[in-house]
Amino acid sequence: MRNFEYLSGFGNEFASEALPDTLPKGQNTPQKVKHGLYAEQISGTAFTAPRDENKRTWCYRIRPSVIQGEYQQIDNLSLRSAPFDEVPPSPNQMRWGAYPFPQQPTDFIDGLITIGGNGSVDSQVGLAVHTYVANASMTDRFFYNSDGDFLIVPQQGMLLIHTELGSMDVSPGEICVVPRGIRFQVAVEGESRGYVCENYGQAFRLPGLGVVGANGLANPRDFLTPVARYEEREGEFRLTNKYLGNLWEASIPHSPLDVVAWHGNYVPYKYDLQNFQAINAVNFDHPDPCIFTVLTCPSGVPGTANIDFVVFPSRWLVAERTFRPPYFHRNYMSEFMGLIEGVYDGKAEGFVPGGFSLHNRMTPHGPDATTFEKASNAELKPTYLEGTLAFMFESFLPYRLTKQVHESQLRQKNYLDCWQGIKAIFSPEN
Ligand SMILES: O=C(O)Cc1cc(O)ccc1O
Ligand SMILES: [Fe+2]
Repeated sequence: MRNFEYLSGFGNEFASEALPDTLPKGQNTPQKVKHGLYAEQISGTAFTAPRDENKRTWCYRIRPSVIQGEYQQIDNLSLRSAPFDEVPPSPNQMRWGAYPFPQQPTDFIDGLITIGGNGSVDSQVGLAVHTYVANASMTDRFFYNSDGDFLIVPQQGMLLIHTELGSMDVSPGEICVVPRGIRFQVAVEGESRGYVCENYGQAFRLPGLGVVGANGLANPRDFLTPVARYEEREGEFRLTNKYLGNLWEASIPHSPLDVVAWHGNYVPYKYDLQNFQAINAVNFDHPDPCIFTVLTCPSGVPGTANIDFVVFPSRWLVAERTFRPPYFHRNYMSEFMGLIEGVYDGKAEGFVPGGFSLHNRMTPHGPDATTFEKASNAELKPTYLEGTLAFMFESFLPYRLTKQVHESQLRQKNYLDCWQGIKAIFSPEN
């Protein structure tokens, strides 16, 4: 089941065939497609989007997607969407422990718990952040999202993500993106937890590198897109759709993962965060966290992201005469953070793998008292930050929480205490 084949590259025009010579030559819609397949286009942008932005994929499938029952609305369970108006938006610094695994069999979709978000699904701006806790595979159920792309960040347990365009194995330390509209199914191997950033806005892309040059950070060749892989399976299956904030379900008498060949640039992909080439200060001072941007998605305001996906990987710290952990700050951008493994260099304790924190626009935060004390007095020899992987979903819009997560017992009510021991050490004489 593991180690599927992949095509390498970010944003490429790919072509993939599970049966050789299936794709039509020199055209997309021949009168008859080889092997009796049906041609179907999935567009991820307006037809008239500029060429750089334009995304679509041509699928050659056993049945066209229209063969399905009528959608009926189903329970949203713990899934919520923008606008987030269940509780008043809070400027407080907040942090939570990790959600526990469910007692009952729960698949990836039922296991989604929305933490919060911003913007609007209708206007296609902003994002939602979810955590998932799952212990059961989707077998007779398929899902697609009309509202946004899913950026999935596993924290525990490998996910097998079977999409219309092929299958991906995504382990903790890797991430994947399933664009809106692409149908998929998630299989788990036991208790699985992680984070999902649902991007309502424009597609994720690699950040510009400017003076860094042609290479560095996340390199395009390390992004992997699955190859075509189909199943011909009939049965009584469910097709779940997230549509303008609600879940709907239709019966479907066959597996929609029946694409024998496809070509295009509207594709799922995965990326191993180990391949991220961190660039950092090698003389002095702590650079701003944007040096760790893996993927970004623009808001329309120049240089101001709807979402920046940023990782803080294992790395050497070598800066001299420098307070090395994150500085104290109040930011324009709002910061949701999660931890995949280890300890984050800004927080000595309390920020746990699977947990998350939120610091909204202009809310002060930074190193806790223990970290400040330690790092202010540390010997500044080269130090390797080992076994750590934190990340941030940074957004130009502040995050609004869901009621469930705002009121959760997992919220650390004493989070602010981590800074209260910071003493005034001012002395006009020194
Ligand atoms: O820990 C944080 O708050 C994230 C963060 C990290 C950093 O290195 C600098 C600024 C910043 O917001
Ligand atoms: Fe911050």
